[in-house]
Amino acid sequence: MQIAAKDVQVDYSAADGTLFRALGPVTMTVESGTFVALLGPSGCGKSTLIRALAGLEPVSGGELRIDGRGINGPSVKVGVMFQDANLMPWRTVSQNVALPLELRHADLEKRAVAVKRVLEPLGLAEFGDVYPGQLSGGMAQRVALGRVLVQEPEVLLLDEPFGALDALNREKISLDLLRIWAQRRQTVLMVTHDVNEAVLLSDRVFVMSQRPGHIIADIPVDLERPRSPEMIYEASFVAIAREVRSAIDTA
Ligand SMILES: Nc1ncnc2c1ncn2[C@@H]1O[C@H](COP(=O)(O)OP(=O)(O)OP(=O)(O)O)[C@@H](O)[C@H]1O
Repeated sequence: MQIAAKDVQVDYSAADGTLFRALGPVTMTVESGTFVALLGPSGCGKSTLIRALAGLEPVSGGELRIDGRGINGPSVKVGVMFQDANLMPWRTVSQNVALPLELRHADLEKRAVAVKRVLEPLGLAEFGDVYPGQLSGGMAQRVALGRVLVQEPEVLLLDEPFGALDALNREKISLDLLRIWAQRRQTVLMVTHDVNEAVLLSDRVFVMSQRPGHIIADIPVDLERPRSPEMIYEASFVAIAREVRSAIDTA
């Protein structure tokens, strides 16, 4: 499913009634089945764009389309994940992951199969009966990712999903995400502040300007897949990362 934005703007009204432009105009296309990273200065509107694509925020101008259709609200085809895992502490890992299916009234057997299929590749197979309070931050984010993947979305909107994790955990979970993505080839738009993470994971990197953000650079990442962490030392990787950094410097 392709993601497309044309001249998209989002305005908020300030307390004094004046309009405050948080985003745009943004024009971009994320082709079906590709992985795109989105970087930009703090407050430039990255989360606003993610929320609008997720159907959680109306746009004030322009057009957003997913798979050629306008966005009227959240869709099961579009999974969204934020920096905070937001798990329900009174539900086990399996019950947290199963929640979207429960809300759709999927039958119990289907739920169990779907949850198992998601827990395994996330390294959570042994943790189904554990409660969130017993999980590390990295494990909690894995559960949150599982809760998104269990709906088998065709689009993944990831807003700094690993931003609060330490470097080692962050690398591990992002490589697991890459492996999962390689099998299902969802269309991914992922916000990150980490240039190496952006280049390691994605097919293209979009860089946004200061608020109100628009896309100032669209940098292709022509590195072979599967990717491995050692690639960050290769000359071709370093050159792309440098290009991304210099785009950020001009933002
Ligand atoms: N609901 C809201 N009402 C008013 N202003 C908002 C609202 N949400 C965000 N903003 C403002 O809109 C601008 C863009 O915010 P947004 O969170 O999209 O930026 P961001 O690029 O994701 O930032 P960061 O990298 O720090 O997470 C900011 O100035 C923010 O303060």
